[in-house]
Amino acid sequence: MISVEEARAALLALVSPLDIEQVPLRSAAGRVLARDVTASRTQPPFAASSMDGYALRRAEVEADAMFKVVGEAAAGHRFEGALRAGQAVRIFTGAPVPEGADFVVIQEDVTRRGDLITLGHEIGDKDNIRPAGGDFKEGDCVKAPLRLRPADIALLAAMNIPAVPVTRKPKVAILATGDELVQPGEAPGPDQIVASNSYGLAAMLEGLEAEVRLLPIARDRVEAIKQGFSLARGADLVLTIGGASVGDHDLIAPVAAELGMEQRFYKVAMRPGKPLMAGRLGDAAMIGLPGNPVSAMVCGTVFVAPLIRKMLGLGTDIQPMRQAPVAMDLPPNGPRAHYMRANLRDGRLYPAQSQDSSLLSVLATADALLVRPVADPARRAGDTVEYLEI
Ligand SMILES: Nc1nc2c(c(=O)[nH]1)N[C@H]1C(S)=C(S)[C@@H](COP(=O)(O)OP(=O)(O)OC[C@H]3O[C@@H](n4cnc5c(N)ncnc54)[C@H](O)[C@@H]3O)O[C@H]1N2
Ligand code: MOO
Repeated sequence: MISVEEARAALLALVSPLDIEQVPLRSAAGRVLARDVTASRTQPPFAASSMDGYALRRAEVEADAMFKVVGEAAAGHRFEGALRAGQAVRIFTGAPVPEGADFVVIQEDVTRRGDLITLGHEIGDKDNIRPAGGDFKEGDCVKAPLRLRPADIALLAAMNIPAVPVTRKPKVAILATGDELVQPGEAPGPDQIVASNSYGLAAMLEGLEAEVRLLPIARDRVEAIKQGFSLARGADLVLTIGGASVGDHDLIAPVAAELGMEQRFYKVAMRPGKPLMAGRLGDAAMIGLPGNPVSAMVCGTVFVAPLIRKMLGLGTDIQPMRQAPVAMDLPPNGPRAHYMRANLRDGRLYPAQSQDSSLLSVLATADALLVRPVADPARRAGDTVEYLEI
């Protein structure tokens, strides 16, 4: 058995960042920017008023000063001409500040009669002008790699970038195996259950912007599993679920070997998730996940998610471990790292009562995996432990 860290390193070595494609900005949210992009304009392109009011000269601002209104500047319509002494231009938010003006008095601080305005007594120092290039300048960069959030999309739009280079979505095929499984919505026989972790993993990986194909369930027969693998062709990553252990019906390893899989490891010193296997199968990376629903989901978080990140060019940083005091005493941990389902309440970690790897109801209500290293000594309530957010 290898350690979690060794397994993760071996897994990451199986994949490289994928190629780059150009997508319209409207399809770019959530995708990973693959190359730096450069603003092709300056924003704002001119000094602009940030308020509705009157543009004039700062040097002339004093209580009760009067100005003649000589024209108007609105957003999209500049005032042509230059402002002279004693003059003001009616101005609106977003409009270019007229030549000769360097101050905008908000309309609330002005009394207007016909063409004349009189300033009030409480005009501060703020000029209410946004300088040209105050947001960004032509040539400024949005740096890659970057998972594009809505605010990034808005910034790129403002930079007049209609399409962006992003990393192609990793194609993932998920093959659930087992005679006992039916799809959600089907009627299970008396000895059957409903496939669940395949759906959970698909949701997890789609959340990371992978393109997931959920293949039909393969029965526990060599031919059916071979057919499942053939349906996975074209994927960058093939995930099998179940059939990974040592039972007579656990066929994934022998079938994958027969199909030419180059196995890199089998079995990891972790709980849940021990019978994890990985290797290369043709052009694809392959991971054989254990069938127990929580085991498969925990392996998804600890191993598959970082792999997807690497394929997307996001680097191999893993989610940082956080620290919190544990709320109760814990016995010493054994020879496998334990990823315990837990809840963080009032800054303390409460491990779930049962840590059985079949309990999805426990996983679904957990918000943390309390990580106990191999051979971690007994812990007392209040001791600091490490955890991952889930
Ligand atoms: N003698 C031993 N038995 C087992 C060992 C061992 O070391 N020696 N390891 C145990 C551990 S740990 C795990 S984890 C499981 C892994 O088993 P498999 O990967 O072979 O998975 P299956 O036997 O096919 O299924 C296990 C369990 O999970 C259910 N399952 C499977 N697929 C799904 C799915 N897509 N959705 C929902 N549930 C699924 C399946 O019905 C079983 O209940 O092996 C232990 N045994
Ligand atoms: O490793 Mo198994 O995944 O403990 O249930």
